[in-house]
Amino acid sequence: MRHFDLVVIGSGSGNTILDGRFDDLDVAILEQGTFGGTCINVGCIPTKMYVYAADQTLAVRDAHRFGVDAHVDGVRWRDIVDRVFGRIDPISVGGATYRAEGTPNTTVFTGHARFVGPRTIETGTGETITADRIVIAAGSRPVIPAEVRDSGVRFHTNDDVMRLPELPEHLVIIGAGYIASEFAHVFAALGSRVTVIARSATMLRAQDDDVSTRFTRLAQEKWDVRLERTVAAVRGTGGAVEVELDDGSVVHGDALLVAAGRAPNGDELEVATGGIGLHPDGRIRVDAQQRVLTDDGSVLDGVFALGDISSEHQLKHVANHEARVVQHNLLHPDALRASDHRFVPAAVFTDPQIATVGLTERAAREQGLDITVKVQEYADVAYGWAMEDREGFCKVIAEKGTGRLLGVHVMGAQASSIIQPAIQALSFGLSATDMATGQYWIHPGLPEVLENALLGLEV
Ligand SMILES: Cc1cc2nc3c(=O)[nH]c(=O)nc-3n(C[C@H](O)[C@H](O)[C@H](O)COP(=O)(O)OP(=O)(O)OC[C@H]3O[C@@H](n4cnc5c(N)ncnc54)[C@H](O)[C@@H]3O)c2cc1C
Ligand SMILES: NC(=O)c1ccc[n+]([C@@H]2O[C@H](COP(=O)([O-])OP(=O)(O)OC[C@H]3O[C@@H](n4cnc5c(N)ncnc54)[C@H](O)[C@@H]3O)[C@@H](O)[C@H]2O)c1
Repeated sequence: MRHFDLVVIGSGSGNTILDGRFDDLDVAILEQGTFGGTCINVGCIPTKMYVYAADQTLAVRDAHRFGVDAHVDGVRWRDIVDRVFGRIDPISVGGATYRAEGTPNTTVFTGHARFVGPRTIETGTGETITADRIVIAAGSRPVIPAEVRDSGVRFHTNDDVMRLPELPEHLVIIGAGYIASEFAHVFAALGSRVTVIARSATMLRAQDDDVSTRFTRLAQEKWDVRLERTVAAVRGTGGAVEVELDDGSVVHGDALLVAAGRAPNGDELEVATGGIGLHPDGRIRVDAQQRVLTDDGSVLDGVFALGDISSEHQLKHVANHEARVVQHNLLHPDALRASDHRFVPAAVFTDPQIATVGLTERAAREQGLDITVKVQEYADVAYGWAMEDREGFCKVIAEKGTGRLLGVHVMGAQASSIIQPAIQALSFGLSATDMATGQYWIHPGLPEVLENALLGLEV
């Protein structure tokens, strides 16, 4: 049985760990799918390339409001697909080739890996290997509700919906979270009719209540949003899909997208056989240093996990951060670092964009904090006038008395950029007042919406 110094399972964030400092180790990297993982192949990167195309069509359709007459002559779906994957597919191929041929100390095993014992892995190629140290970075997969899975009806997930041969006439989406909101925007802006089936009373219900309520209202103006509905049955033949809801209504479409959350891959990796502990939701248990824990909470020496397979935050910037921590801890076993999950931001690249960091107002109140809240509309700052904005806002939550910043939520153009100074302020402990008054804010830049929200707090 071949033995390695280090095994990395998963070629997404795990692959980024292996730089020149590991050249003197005998390393194996195990991958069952497309090299490079979710973000580059079927996640963050291609979705945002579609979102950008979608945003362009909306800008053209909106131009008349600024005295510019323009219209969308057509959407070349095939060309959009080719632009995105013409750029992305070679990156994956390049990454795989580099690992197979450019790093002589690394062996790539292509197959479905699974633990067959402590530090012992069947690589899915017929070869079983052992290792001194293991990094588990095997990510997550789409959850497929039983009604869909058992129906036998053809459905799509983020894995393949971006490569549909044609733009669907009517896309039905099950789920109302991140993926549903981003793809609803993409397909609707490019010309599909979109129906969103949401179990809850709002879309994006984990967001601050103001965000989810206002976003849902806007979504209902653009898409057919069925709130508080569950799927009773799914039927379909050929290209037609019929989704029956719990109230007896039936939605007809020609493509079905499932966006009902993602499950960590620890089960399929049979990690329990490797002595690895799991949370009830299937995530691998890790400590602050990303060291894997057994079911009784003791550290499994030399075994680390990171990213979607172990994290509460299924976000690429979190997986990247954890990968850097694991990299450091592999290189410096006597000076371990901890991951910093204090203020994890996130953005939903839908229409309008949404970004969030820190506590929601509801969470702050549930914690019994004495808070002050300010909502600043884009429409009331100079750049918002230029944009004739009617929907954007920035909401800031701080602690009364101390001015401690607790949470910031932005819905509107460039929300993912507007929020960045707030992430910095939270991370470095800057109070809302210091943040507002201790620096210049470029006038009349859009971030003035954040400045004015901060200034408007009654600290
Ligand atoms: C549609 C979509 C859009 C997203 N957009 C964003 C975004 O805009 N911003 C953001 O921050 N996050 C986004 N995310 C989340 C982000 O993609 C993930 O959090 C991140 O990619 C997780 O990285 P990872 O390294 O943990 O897993 P992955 O990148 O998924 O890598 C895991 C790898 O392990 C392999 N693997 C799994 N099981 C096995 C096995 N048994 N044997 C061998 N190999 C195995 C998989 O094939 C995969 O290549 C998005 C996700 C999706 C689905
Ligand atoms: N921009 C980004 O950062 C980005 C984009 C896409 C995905 N992601 C990450 O990927 C994760 C997965 O995305 P997602 O949208 O699948 O998950 P999500 O958790 O955001 O939303 C899941 C949705 O599916 C619904 N749902 C769950 N089970 C269901 C069922 N059985 N039937 C019907 N509806 C059901 C939920 O109510 C919710 O509306 C996100 O949580 C996020 O962490 C991030």
